[in-house]
Amino acid sequence: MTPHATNATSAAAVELRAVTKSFGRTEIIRGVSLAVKAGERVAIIGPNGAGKSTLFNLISGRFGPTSGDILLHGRPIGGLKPYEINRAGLSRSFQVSNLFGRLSVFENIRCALLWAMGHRYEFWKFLSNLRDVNDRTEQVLEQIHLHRKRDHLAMNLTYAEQRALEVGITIAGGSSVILLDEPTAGMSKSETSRFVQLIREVTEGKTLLTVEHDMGVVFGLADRIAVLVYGELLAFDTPEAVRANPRVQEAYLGSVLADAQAAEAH
Ligand SMILES: Nc1ncnc2c1ncn2[C@@H]1O[C@H](COP(=O)(O)OP(=O)(O)OP(=O)(O)O)[C@@H](O)[C@H]1O
Repeated sequence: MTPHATNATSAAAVELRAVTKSFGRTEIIRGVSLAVKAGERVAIIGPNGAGKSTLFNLISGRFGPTSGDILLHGRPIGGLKPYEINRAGLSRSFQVSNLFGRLSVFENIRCALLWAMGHRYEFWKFLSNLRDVNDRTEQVLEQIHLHRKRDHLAMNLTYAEQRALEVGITIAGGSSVILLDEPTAGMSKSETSRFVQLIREVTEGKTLLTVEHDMGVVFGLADRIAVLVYGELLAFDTPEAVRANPRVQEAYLGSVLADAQAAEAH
């Protein structure tokens, strides 16, 4: 039995224990503890500058924590490099600008797969697995509904298709924990609702963490919502409980929902 197996939260896919992060003298993340269960969809919300991206950067290894522990399936990952965390089973979406614009849709997914698989195979074994890679690439293209555009250059896709390709690249390697950073940013309402459905499908059975500003997406997608305010976790609960939480209403959600309702009314 591993030391973590005795811990009550050992089943967590991602766990933060009293994590802090300071830039210079400023503490941006201030003692965040939370455990995301395997298979759960969690949205991180909060006002601008609350530390949501910083938290994502800590979990995906772009930054190391100043103190505290970060665990992936019970294994400490705080301070590991992003590619090491990726190989431990966590994949984070990259921005559209990180797509290979002059490669086809097919090649973009295939590159992501080759990279993800490269470490597991000797080169000679790896060559004999190219057929598997192509098959898996086709499978991912079907999942993100871009199989009909497989030969198009990534740069010629619509914005929403580029974001779908980015999601395909993120899930291609088969990571069990997926981090999506503002997946629907910049999309129209109809594109957003189709995209939420796509996210649902491709993350089925996986653990999803997302930073999202669109409350429609958050409340429609998340099993639990983490509310971050000034670097502290104000709440981590079901959408219903978060919506009803007076502290969350006061600190954040009241104004956001009022803005959303005002926008709807126009
Ligand atoms: N590398 C860095 N060096 C110094 N300060 C940073 C760094 N990264 C983030 N910060 C600061 O940390 C605070 C939190 O930023 P962060 O981007 O994590 O917030 P956020 O909740 O994602 O905001 P937004 O919703 O606007 O994207 C901000 O005050 C920001 O200026």
